[in-house]
Amino acid sequence: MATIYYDQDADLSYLQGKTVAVLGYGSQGHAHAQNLRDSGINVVVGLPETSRSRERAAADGFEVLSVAEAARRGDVISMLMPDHVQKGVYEEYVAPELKPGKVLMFAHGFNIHYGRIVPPAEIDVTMIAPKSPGHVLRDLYRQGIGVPALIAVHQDASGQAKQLALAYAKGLGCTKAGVLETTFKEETETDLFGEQAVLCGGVSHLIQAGFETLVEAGYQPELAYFEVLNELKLIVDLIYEGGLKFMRYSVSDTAEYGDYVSGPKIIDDRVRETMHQILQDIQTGRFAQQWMAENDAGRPNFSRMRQEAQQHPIEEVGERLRAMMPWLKARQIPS
Ligand SMILES: NC(=O)C1=CN([C@@H]2O[C@H](COP(=O)(O)OP(=O)(O)OC[C@H]3O[C@@H](n4cnc5c(N)ncnc54)[C@H](OP(=O)(O)O)[C@@H]3O)[C@@H](O)[C@H]2O)C=CC1
Ligand SMILES: CC[C@](O)(C(C)=O)C(=O)O
Repeated sequence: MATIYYDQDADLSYLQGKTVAVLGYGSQGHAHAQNLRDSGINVVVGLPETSRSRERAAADGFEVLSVAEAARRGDVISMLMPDHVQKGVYEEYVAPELKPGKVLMFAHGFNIHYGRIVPPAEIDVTMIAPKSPGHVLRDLYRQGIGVPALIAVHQDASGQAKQLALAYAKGLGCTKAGVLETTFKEETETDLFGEQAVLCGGVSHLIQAGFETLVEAGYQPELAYFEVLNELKLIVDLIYEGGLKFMRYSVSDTAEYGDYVSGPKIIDDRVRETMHQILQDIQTGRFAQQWMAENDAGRPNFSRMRQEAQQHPIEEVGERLRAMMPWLKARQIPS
């Protein structure tokens, strides 16, 4: 059985009188900074002088420092910039500020697990990895609801690393939903697998393939959007609230029968074999190597694929249809 911590297992006082330096103010950074502050914790934000996020963090009321100054001020230093820049930021600005008593925190184990960052033994190294996009972490905190997270301790120099990380998780609101104990290795490998095979890669390509199949067969694109994308959210809400069992109870028997007979044809042995292959590439470090090489080369493939994906017809149809649903918050990609 997994060890899972809840509100009663975490004590915010471990963070009292301490400063958390949130380095990066993107998806996770803005949510950590704001949730921790709303939980009564002292937060400063560290960003490069040229960062586009500086204005937003300052407008949100944070003291915005250089990365080095924030790392100097922080008792807890939270590495919330993109994974591919963390090694460089760590070596140039963070490592020189590490002293016994400091805590280096991560929201994902990539750089520690793959040996890209090797912190000195005399500091604590921990992780609270919310199992949620940062914008949802913030939204649900504001609603008094939490998202689950994973906790891992890589180094416990102080003897208090886990308690302090649990306090951080409580400050984020995650102990409301459950904080599961793991290792950097398990978090990194399962997170990469989940986002590639299911949550991002699997789902987005399933949606696009379903949309393309209907449109190529002559059906209206708007109808295809409602069918395979909009309704997916409503179906996933049922799964989230009551499991697959409740979704199958709520849909028609016709849909449930179709689920059982056609689902295995979509997710067939070849797809399962591909999933194993994807997992292997993660476990061996092949994917990590490939992704870092792509960054070192200036992201030629990533940029091309991002542009192609943004031009998929489902995006244009979706934008028009969502504009007619005023209750949807406008989630715009910052320019
Ligand atoms: N996205 C998510 O929801 C999740 C992310 N994680 C993990 O959280 C960490 C942060 O990811 P995420 O929030 O997606 O990151 P983002 O891409 O959203 O973070 C971008 C932020 O980092 C800043 N930044 C860029 N370069 C630097 C730098 N050199 N030094 C300091 N700040 C910099 C950006 O500034 P500017 O505006 O100038 O570009 C921006 O504020 C990663 O380890 C990720 O794996 C874990 C769980 C979920
Ligand atoms: C599913 C993507 C994710 O792993 C996440 C939001 O948890 C990420 O790294 O962004």
